[in-house]
Amino acid sequence: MEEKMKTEVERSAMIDTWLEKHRLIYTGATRHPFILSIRDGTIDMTSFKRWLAQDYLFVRSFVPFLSSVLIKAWKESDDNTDMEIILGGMASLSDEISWFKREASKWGVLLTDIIPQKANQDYCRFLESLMSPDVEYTVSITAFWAIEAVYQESFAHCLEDGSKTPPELQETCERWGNTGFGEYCQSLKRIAERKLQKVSDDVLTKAEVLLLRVLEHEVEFWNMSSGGT
Ligand SMILES: Cc1ncc(CO)c(N)n1
Repeated sequence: MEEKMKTEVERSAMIDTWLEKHRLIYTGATRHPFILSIRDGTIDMTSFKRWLAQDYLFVRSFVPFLSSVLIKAWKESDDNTDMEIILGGMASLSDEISWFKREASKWGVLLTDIIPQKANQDYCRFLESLMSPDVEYTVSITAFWAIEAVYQESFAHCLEDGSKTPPELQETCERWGNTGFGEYCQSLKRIAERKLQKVSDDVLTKAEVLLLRVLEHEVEFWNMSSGGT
């Protein structure tokens, strides 16, 4: 009994514990030079258009990943509000795809001719590996939260007082930086935290490892957008 309680105490706020432990990579993903250049208004529009085109492809792969999380929630969750939160996320992806199309045409980016770059391919392949039924719901929802949280934290930073985000990029930043999206990320985090309290140590380690993978992929995605590789 005492052992079990101790474990549960140690496991409360698991995600915050991990974020502190992996602070450097988390900051690398949420305060990347690409984001800082939007925030200080020095962004090169070629980079922005590259990001826009590549992220459109990413979001298309994100849909099947999300549906795999939805299936896992339906099968494995002990709380039926999980499914509704995930379903809400799926519904907004439909809107997001329309937004990408409008934004691309505004910038003269042809979405039909985009070739996925290596970082994008690697990230999409990673998402596909998470779709396997062998990946536990807890692990999937933790990764899902991390994917959304990086964008939320990054773009919200571009909207803070004192930022010099160009007016034409304001809408992009608001897409992920708005408070509604922030609350949605908080809901995903609460689901993940609740599930993480109940899993075996093996699954817990797996969730931590995959959280780190997400952060690495996010950094690579920004690097690719910046034009490096
Ligand atoms: C690369 C990437 N990560 C996260 C999100 C958030 O949905 C996105 N659109 N693209």
